[in-house]
Amino acid sequence: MNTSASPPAIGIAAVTKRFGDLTAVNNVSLKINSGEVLALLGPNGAGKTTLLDMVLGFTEPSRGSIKVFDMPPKRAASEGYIGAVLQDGGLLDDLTIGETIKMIAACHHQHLPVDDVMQRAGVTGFASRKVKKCSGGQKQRLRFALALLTNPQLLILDEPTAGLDATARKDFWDTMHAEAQRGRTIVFATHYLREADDYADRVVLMNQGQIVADGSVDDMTAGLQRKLAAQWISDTDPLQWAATAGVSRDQITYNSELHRIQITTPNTDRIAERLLSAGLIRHLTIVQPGIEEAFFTMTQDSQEVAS
Ligand SMILES: Nc1ncnc2c1ncn2[C@@H]1O[C@H](COP(=O)(O)OP(=O)(O)OP(=O)(O)O)[C@@H](O)[C@H]1O
Repeated sequence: MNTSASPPAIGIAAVTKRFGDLTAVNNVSLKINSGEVLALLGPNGAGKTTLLDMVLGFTEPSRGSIKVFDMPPKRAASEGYIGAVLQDGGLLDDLTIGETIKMIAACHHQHLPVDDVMQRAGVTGFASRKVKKCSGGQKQRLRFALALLTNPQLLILDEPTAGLDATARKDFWDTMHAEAQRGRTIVFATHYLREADDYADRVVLMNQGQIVADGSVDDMTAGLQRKLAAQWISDTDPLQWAATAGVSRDQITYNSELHRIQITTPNTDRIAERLLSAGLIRHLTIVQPGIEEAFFTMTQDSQEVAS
């Protein structure tokens, strides 16, 4: 029994994973504490699934080490410390939801009461429905129920809401939020940046196999400049005006058909005041950059490679 401070839920030390010549995860170190809700973001091919597969013990690092609650991942998984909701985890079509949960429960020495799990995952109302007749959201809830069976301290979710509609996504996250409040550690990979913003305490952004940002959404957006957008209502050329106002060409874009300007600047208030007092614009909005801007700024190199 460990009597010192509890070990991190996940300790990843200098981990590299190669597939032949391709380095999918490149020298990643990351400590995730118990009780954290962490979102793993990154463009396609960034290495998120490869990293999570190693945490789950499905594959081994080429270099470096991973511990889950101070244990090798395979042991932590076999002892019921980890529950996983994977996007395409196989389900048996001809079983009902209830039969599936009972069958998997029978494979574990110890598990939570099946009725309790069904209620927490929100599947009680359609427990007698065959899997093949379930919607995508209902199947994801079933996968979530299976992940909860061993009462795991760590939940790993790889794109758990991919393909679900907005209502099903919200329902899923409401349920997950309740689990986070029970003190479970939750690590999820997602392409829905709003989910990271809404549900994670900490965001880790991967790009080309490496971690390029790690912190809260506020940390990530703090250094980004605000944007001012407005309709240009004057005969003056906006680009000429910009030169006289100290706004450089790469800070301003002008759509001459829609008469819309957009200016990215640290001095939005001062520039807005000048534009308004000179009667040059109307319909002014000032946009605080959010997680989308942080994502695109920090992964720009791979977006350019991809495009
Ligand atoms: N089993 C494998 N064999 C060879 N290459 C692989 C294998 N698994 C992943 N890769 C490659 O490793 C890189 C990282 O893939 P990974 O699936 O981890 O990215 P991801 O961030 O999860 O992407 P996505 O958002 O598209 O799911 C990609 O270039 C991928 O093609």
